[in-house]
Order: sequence, then structure tokens, then C-alpha cells
Amino acid sequence: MASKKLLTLVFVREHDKILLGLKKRGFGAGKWNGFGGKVEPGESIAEGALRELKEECGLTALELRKIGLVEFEFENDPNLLQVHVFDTYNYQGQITESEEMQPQWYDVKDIPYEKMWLDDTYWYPYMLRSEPFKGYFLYRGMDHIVHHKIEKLDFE
Ligand SMILES: CSc1nc2ncnc(N)c2[nH]1
Repeated sequence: MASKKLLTLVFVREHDKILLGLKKRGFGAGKWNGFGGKVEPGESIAEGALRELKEECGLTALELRKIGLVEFEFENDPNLLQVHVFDTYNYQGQITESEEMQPQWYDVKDIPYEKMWLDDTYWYPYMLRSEPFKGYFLYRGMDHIVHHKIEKLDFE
């Protein structure tokens, strides 16, 4: 029976910069990524996004914008990961390294895609242009995309 796991991903933005975190342990360790994680029982997806952002880098988003949705499946694995992607330009707090993540600002021209998930190069351009999108990626192992699709959405 396939199961759907709800996850969040938040990108903190300045004009031409993006805050990424180097994952220090667990799934995706060693890769740069946005901030996020599992949505816990009893919290909304947005509440989960806010909680993970605060836990992982110390920032509180005062305004979260829904930017997209990315779904992942792995061959021979019944779990579907559904990642809800947000960005924020309006936040407060002190950027703080956590046990999970080492935060660092990047110029959007210098995003280290070679040290990130393969799928990022397909959908970051939509996210960076604030163009709502939906993507789907089927992985074989961790380093090979068998099939993908991506489309623009017209969110409200
Ligand atoms: C291959 S599965 C996957 N999980 C992810 N989490 C966050 N950002 C990604 N690009 C991810 N890809």
C-alpha cells in the first residue's frame, strides 16, 4: 500500500540571495538544501514549515508564500514524498547553525547544484522566479532520475 509522506521546504530570500543549509546528518546529509522536514500530526503544513525553519536555522518567517509542490518516488519503494515548497522575504531572528543544518547565504547565480539533490536543477528556476510549479520525480537509487515532469501552476 503506497503511503504519502508530507514534507516542507522553506527558502529564505533576499533580492538576489538565497539562504541554504548544509544537511549535517540523516536523509540527504552532505547536500545543500532549503529548510524543512516532516509535517507532524496535529499541525498544518504551513505550521510545520514555520516550525522546521525555526528549529533548523533560528529564523521566524512572518510571511510564507506557497511556491510549489514536488513529489518524489523511488523505484521499488511504495512511499511517495510530497514536498510543499515555500519562500519568505519577510522574516526575523538570528541565523543560527543547528544540529541538522549549517546555514549559508548564496547568490542565486552561485547555487551549488553539484552538491544538491539532482532534481533541484529542474525546479529551482521556477522557485527562484516565484513561478508556482508542480513537479514529479521518479528516482532509481539516490543519484539517477528515471522520469520527471514539471509544470507551471497558477496558484491564487
Ligand atoms: C530525491 S528525494 C528528495 N528529497 C528532497 N528534499 C529536498 N529537496 C530535494 N530536492 C529533495 N529530493
